[in-house]
Amino acid sequence: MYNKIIRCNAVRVATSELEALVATQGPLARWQVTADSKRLVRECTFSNFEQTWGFLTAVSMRAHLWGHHPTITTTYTDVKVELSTHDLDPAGISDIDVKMAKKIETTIGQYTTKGSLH
Ligand SMILES: C[C@H](O)[C@H](O)[C@H]1CNC2=NC(N)=NC(=O)C2=N1
Repeated sequence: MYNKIIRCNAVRVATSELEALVATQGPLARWQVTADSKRLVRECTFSNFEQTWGFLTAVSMRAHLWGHHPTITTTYTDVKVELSTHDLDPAGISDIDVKMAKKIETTIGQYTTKGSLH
């Protein structure tokens, strides 16, 4: 059994903190918060199919390890990642989503991209 090293009581992230995170100089500057504040979203295009699936495999392993699973949509080299915590009531963006988004952003940097779509 993998270690859910991250599973803990999810804490909702305040809107002001989210705004700082996705601001131009923020650690998640290339991420967006949906209008309903329920999801963190990142789009990216990789340089080829192999880089795309290297990234997706790395993210899937991290999600499995942490017990926190993004919604991922991909077409060829385009990838859209969405993070939300359904353990919150109502569902929304938690500290776990922020931690996972930062890890995903680092992972993107480990693969060659054609620049993010945002
Ligand atoms: C019991 C299980 O660990 C929880 O339901 C986890 C599973 N993976 C999850 N993934 C995401 N994205 N959000 C969650 O709230 C969540 N909860």
